[in-house]
Amino acid sequence: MEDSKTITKPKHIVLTSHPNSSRCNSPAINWGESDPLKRGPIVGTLVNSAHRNVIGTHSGSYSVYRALAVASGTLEPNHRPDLTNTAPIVPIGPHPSWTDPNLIVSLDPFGAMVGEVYSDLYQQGYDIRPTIAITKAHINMPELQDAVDKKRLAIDGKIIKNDGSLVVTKVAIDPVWYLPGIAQRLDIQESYLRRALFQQTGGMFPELITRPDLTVFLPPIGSITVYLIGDVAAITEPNRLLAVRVHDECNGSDVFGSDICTCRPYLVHGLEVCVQTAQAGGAGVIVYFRKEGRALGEVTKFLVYNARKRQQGGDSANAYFNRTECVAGVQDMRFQELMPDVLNWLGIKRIDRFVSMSDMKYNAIVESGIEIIQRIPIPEHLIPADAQVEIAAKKAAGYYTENTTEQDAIALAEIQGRGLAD
Ligand SMILES: Nc1nc2c(ncn2[C@@H]2O[C@H](COP(=O)(O)OP(=O)(O)OP(=O)(O)O)[C@@H](O)[C@H]2O)c(=O)[nH]1
Ligand SMILES: [Zn+2]
Repeated sequence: MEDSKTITKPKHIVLTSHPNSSRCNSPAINWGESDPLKRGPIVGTLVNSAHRNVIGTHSGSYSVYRALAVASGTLEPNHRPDLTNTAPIVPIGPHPSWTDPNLIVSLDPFGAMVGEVYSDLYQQGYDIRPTIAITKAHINMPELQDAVDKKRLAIDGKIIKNDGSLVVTKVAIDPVWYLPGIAQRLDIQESYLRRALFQQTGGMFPELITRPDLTVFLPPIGSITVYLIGDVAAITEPNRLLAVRVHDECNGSDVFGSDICTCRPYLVHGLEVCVQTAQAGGAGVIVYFRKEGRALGEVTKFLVYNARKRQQGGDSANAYFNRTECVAGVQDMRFQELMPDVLNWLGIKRIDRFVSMSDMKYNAIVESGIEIIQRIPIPEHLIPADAQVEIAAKKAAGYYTENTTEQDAIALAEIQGRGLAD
């Protein structure tokens, strides 16, 4: 570990709760402006408080680890990133959707191109950081290998390599919230939104209350990852097919293969549909949100699993959502209303194959002006035995299904999961 004595220690604390007009030299933000210079850069720097034009700082939830690194003396608080060679591997946008101040409100459309469009300001000393990064990778998943072995997917040397790995373009997106737009999307007053954000974070960001002039907030929440399969240009070309799966994090299933839900099997099915669509000349998009446990968190989710499996009569489909509500007070906190921003950022106007049964996702996307042609449910054979409870409860709650036979309350109660002792 670096000697903490070599790190510069700040001598006094600069409060950010009120503007210091004599020193303030921050660029204005005009959300929705098509010219990035007129729109203005997002400056969440902690190096020069006079340059700041947002509430909060960069890197989402990782800003807290940065604080630990500074506190422990391993990170110089004045470190300014060296962005040499970090530019996007492929360009995305600009698209017409970028200039509608109400269509994209939870990310910075120019977040990947700050090095290009704000280079002069960067040279002048403004600490302007990308909130979006675009790179390439080969991914290997056993289910995709199996699909190749069983000839459901073909090796083409371009999208699927000879060793069965999948070539993807991947995009990481940190949240950037335009507060007036977020309030409008959720149909609440901006002042209520600011007050709740301030109070419910234990007063973490006083500027939410004291600085109505600051309209952009960098919230300390999880990011979004997008996996693009096939030709990126095909995503916006009207005569080429597009497949999309929007997926919310479920670490237990996505990474560790837990069989209580359908998350990983549906995610992989989404990838398979994306590859097939890309190989037919279109493109595929997987959007992965860090909204673990329906944005209630994994602790809540595991508490719910116990409550489900210990309830009288066992884990049953008729009580599935109710158990979550008992623990969390709500069934869901994902706010799918904000989700379509990323699809609009990609310039998507039409989704030919939407790999999801969620009515909340479907409604949010369609309401944002994107057409959905076909909805693709998870194939029956991919549903793990213990996840029958989840899928039956979702269908009863209005999730999309091709099976039109309705389950009555008694039939739902009979769909049971494994006990905790098994
Ligand atoms: N709180 C809670 N969260 C759960 C439970 N089961 C699954 N989840 C979470 O629910 C979310 C499921 O997200 P998705 O896989 O995108 O699925 P979906 O929104 O139900 O809809 P589909 O697109 O049809 O799959 C993930 O964030 C899971 O972690 C549960 O019993 N309680
Ligand atoms: Zn899951």
